[in-house]
Amino acid sequence: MSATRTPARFITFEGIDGAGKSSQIAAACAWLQARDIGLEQTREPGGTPLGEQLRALLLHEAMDIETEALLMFAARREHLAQRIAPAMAAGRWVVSDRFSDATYAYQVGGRGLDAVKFAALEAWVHPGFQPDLTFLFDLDPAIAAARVAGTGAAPDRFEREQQDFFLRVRDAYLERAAAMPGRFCVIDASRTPADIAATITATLAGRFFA
Ligand SMILES: Nc1ncnc2c1ncn2[C@@H]1O[C@H](COP(=O)(O)OP(=O)(O)OP(=O)(O)O)[C@@H](O)[C@H]1O
Ligand SMILES: Cc1cn([C@H]2C[C@H](O)[C@@H](COP(=O)(O)O)O2)c(=O)[nH]c1=O
Repeated sequence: MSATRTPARFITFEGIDGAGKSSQIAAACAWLQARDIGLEQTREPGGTPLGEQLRALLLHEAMDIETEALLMFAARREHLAQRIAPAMAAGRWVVSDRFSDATYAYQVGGRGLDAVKFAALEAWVHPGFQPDLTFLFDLDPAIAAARVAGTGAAPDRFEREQQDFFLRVRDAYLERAAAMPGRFCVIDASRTPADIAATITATLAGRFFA
């Protein structure tokens, strides 16, 4: 079947910092583009000029937990309005490095934001809209921290968090995946990059191009 007849899809990549999702996104996008689909690769927080300005604040400025959650959703609203919705309306697929599952994992799980407030923001900002497929890179935080340290880059405000924070974030991600098993593909991110890439392409092929 021609991939151009497949409706536009929204695919997200999630996981704790250092789990390896960014390394896999380019390869997944290249694989999808070889199926002759129009595609946009983007990220959160970010993806628009305003969203990138909010990202700089979020990653580097200390702030109240609820301010942090509200700014994540403000950036997301802009991302949806300016980028995701127009692309999908034009038939283009969108692949995003993170979306609202990250707010559930980091702000609710990691920071202790009230889950009811998260649900209200999610229902306000994207009512009835969720990714078609989410790859969750699941990894022991100790291994992820070693990977982040190995990059040699200066850690941002989230990457400087301790292991117990990332244990809570990981648990929240797994809880969300268990609640929506049809949407999530949980990946054992301790495997080799080649093995992970093979799982991703097999999942994309089975889900959208069978
Ligand atoms: N499967 C893997 N095995 C070993 N090392 C890996 C693997 N995947 C990625 N790495 C390495 O781990 C580091 C972090 O990878 P990457 O930037 O892809 O993670 P990330 O999940 O996108 O993190 P962040 O959310 O902080 O950007 C990089 O140095 C990368 O080369
Ligand atoms: C969307 C979103 C992101 N975060 C955190 C998670 C990461 O630590 C950074 C983004 O950095 P990345 O290297 O590009 O993954 O932001 C968050 O806490 N809540 C969110 O909703």
